[in-house]
Amino acid sequence: MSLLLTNIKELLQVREPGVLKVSGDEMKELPSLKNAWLFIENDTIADFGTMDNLPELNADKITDATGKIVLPTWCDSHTHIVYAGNRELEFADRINGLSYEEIANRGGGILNSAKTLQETPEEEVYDQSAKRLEEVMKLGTGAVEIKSGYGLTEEAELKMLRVIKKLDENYALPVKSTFLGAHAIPKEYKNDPDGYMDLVIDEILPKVAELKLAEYIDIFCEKGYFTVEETNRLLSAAQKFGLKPKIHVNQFNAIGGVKAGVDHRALSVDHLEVMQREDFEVLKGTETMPVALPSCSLFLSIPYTPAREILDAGLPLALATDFNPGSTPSGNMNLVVSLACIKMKMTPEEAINAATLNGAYAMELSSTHGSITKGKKANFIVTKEIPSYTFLPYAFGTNSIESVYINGKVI
Ligand SMILES: N=CN[C@@H](CCC(=O)O)C(=O)O
Ligand SMILES: [Zn+2]
Repeated sequence: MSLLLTNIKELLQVREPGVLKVSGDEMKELPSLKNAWLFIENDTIADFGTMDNLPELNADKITDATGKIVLPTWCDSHTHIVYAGNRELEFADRINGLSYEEIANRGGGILNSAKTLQETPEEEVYDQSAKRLEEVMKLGTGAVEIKSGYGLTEEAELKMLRVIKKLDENYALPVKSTFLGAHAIPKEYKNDPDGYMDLVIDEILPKVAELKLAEYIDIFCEKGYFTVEETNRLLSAAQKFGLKPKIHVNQFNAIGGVKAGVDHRALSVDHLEVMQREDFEVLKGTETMPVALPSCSLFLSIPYTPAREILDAGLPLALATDFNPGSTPSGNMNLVVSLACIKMKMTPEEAINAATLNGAYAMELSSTHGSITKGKKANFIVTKEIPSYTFLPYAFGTNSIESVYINGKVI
């Protein structure tokens, strides 16, 4: 099956193979072709060019894209899409003045979601999560990472990871799996955090590895959750099983988690709302991708990741949703891109680079996803007729997407 899109107003993020991420000033450039065509064979980008050089192609289907922009699908490298129930009552509590921390200290927060997940049958967790995954695919997401971390017992963590695996098997987009057993300390271990770390490291982690249920390891390195020492211990143990770190750091406090991640060659360090000078220095010259989650900042009214300082330091940056029931009940990457421009002062070019190619890098997918490149998967968004690509972040809250293609097929 082959498909030819013609008269594309602008084809964005056009790259040669081998560009796996962009950093610093490189992010200001968003290579594109105006008045372009794109040729898809089966699930792969076969070729592209400008209309003045359209070769004779034998396409099964031709789609005219006059007035429309085509860009790679969003690569959302940080989500907690697998969960059960919601936390809208905590939302109301926060409106009435309680902080995220106060709610967590009262047994709400992550522990609230863990209780619900433990009590919900696996099929039901799958159905609820699949619905969310379908929703974000329609919003343009074509690759996603999903974490466990609302189980907090061996049984419930494995249940979450099986659901993630099943989503990967049943949907055309790649779904990367991360083990986040160290997301919060369950109340039974309130006075024995070492005991919980022993359970995670000695019991659950080996099972996760044996069953090949995760590729990555995560921990919430934060005051009141897990220390830098615990982070180092977990990441070292996970390394023995070949699980690379993608970790939650610097959301509320900078306690040294960025260095712990970099020391363990983390694929990404995520959140970074609070950054200290040494965190920038530690990241320079490494392969670790900083990841910002602006819709979490919006929802919790916490600072936004200092994107300008990160980019001006020559570092790369990826954008992701953090879709979860507590701090970000939204998986809309279009909103993330808008917020990055409006609140973090990223240019549209920088934000689109961060939400496509760099997002793919933060899931080790950038050799197959994240750009319009010959040989990559045919995962792309066709917009409605819009004046320019800047209109995408500018018209925040407007759905500018007409169709989404995953592996060459409209979803
Ligand atoms: N910060 C840690 N974990 C999630 C929120 C978890 C929750 O509140 O349920 C996050 O990335 O924001
Ligand atoms: Zn998160």
